[in-house]
Amino acid sequence: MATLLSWLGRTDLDQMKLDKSASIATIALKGKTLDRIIILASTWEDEWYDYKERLERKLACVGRSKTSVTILRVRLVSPIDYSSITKVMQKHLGKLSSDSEQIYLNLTSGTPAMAVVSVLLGKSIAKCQLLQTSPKGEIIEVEIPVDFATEYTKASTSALQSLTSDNPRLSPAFEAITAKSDTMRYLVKKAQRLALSDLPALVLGESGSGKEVMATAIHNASPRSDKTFRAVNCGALPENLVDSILFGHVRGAFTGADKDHSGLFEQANGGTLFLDEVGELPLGVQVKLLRALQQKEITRVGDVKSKVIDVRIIAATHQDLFQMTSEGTFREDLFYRLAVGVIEMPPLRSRAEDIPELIDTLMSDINQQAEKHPQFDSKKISKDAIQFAQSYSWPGNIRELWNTLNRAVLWSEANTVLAQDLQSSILSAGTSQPRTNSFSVPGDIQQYIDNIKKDAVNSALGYSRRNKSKAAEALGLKSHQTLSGWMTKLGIEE
Ligand SMILES: Nc1ncnc2c1ncn2[C@@H]1O[C@H](COP(=O)(O)OP(=O)(O)OP(=O)(O)O)[C@@H](O)[C@H]1O
Repeated sequence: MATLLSWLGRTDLDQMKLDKSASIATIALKGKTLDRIIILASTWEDEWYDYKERLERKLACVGRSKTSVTILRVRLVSPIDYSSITKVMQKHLGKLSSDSEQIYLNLTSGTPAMAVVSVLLGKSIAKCQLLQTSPKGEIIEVEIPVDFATEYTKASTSALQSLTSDNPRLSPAFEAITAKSDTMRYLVKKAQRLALSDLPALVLGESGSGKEVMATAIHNASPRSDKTFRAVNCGALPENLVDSILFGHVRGAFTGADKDHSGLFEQANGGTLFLDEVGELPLGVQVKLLRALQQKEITRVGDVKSKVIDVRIIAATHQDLFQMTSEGTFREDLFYRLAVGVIEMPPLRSRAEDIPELIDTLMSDINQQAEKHPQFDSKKISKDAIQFAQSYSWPGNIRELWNTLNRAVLWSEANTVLAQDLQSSILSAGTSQPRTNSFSVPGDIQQYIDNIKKDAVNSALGYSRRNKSKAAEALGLKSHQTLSGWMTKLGIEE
């Protein structure tokens, strides 16, 4: 008896509805004749019946009506939960091993976690052949020239060596990340392992917690480090151009498209594409992104041909993607594609141990920049300022710390930044004003705020010798354009 065992993939269902063959149907119709097809599925139950019926009809059309098709409901903690996937597969492979002469295992349908477990379990069964299909409908017999038992022994020996040594070998790429606290040390080790795996990565964390820095380190520590790293903030993409920016366009695709243009996927081919604020992508673009990840192909806007691409995706967000999938604003299938290796950046307030070293690094950067300005002396920071920084909650995380230090260095009159300099440089509501029983502002509140803004902008422009980018940075503004907007409103000459 020849059996095909496969997970059910979203693409299998979608393509079947279009009367096309995705992976399972390709193997069933074009591969060796099968006695039975067993499909494991945990979601999309309302679509199973239709899928099975259509597949049986197609089998009959090619003279394979004897092939039986069964869709088995299985329970998983989630489609990326290795433990429950392994249990389900062990159970079914165990049964099939006793009554099949040949087992085919499909690696293309389902999540990457399902493929990984299939490889690990399938490799140990002699009569099991691993299969995958290409977007062009080819069936590929997968050979993995590795003896896992030998490799495991080698790997565990080196892992043991690295665990027992005081300084486990870490890629220099992670030196940019301050990791004194246990939480960060563990996270960096996890990130290093993820970097080597080439799997998609999802970096979660509050704004300013260092997600982009981590994504860059993962790329630099990965086998793709010598290839392109492209980063894009999905939240800043104009909705009508998202498609074109990500996937490119051909000349004439829309008004203003006067020449062919490659998108970020093509530009990052062979390397890594960092999708910052991925939760901001419109649903229509999410579908295209999912297709690009599943089929490893993209189509430029207005083109009829698709292009094969090899891009590692690292996505990041400060949003709760789980919540968004349940609200229907983020596609669940895309979430599971992206969330293969998840790294959660802790907020700065939960790693006070790292703050002294971080301040050290940031102060060196600030002093180095200030060296270029002859009237500016290099500054130190006092112990009580560091203690204050360790006790403050930093809602804007490392970015807020950086901006606050910049302001404190700018305003402090002495050569050492004191706790009160730091405290009065924090812009968050309610922290810089001492609490008193009565409170009043001189005159009109708006005028009062504008005067404070005007003072700050003028001082920053003076300090930066009217370099607007530098002044904006010192003020903690997003860009020099934001500063220009402020200057116009406040009546400050350019
Ligand atoms: N370990 C670090 N050492 C020094 N600076 C850091 C470190 N991590 C982050 N930073 C700095 O903090 C700022 C914020 O970092 P980053 O842009 O990576 O955060 P983010 O989480 O991606 O923010 P957002 O969600 O707003 O995009 C940057 O200026 C970055 O250079």
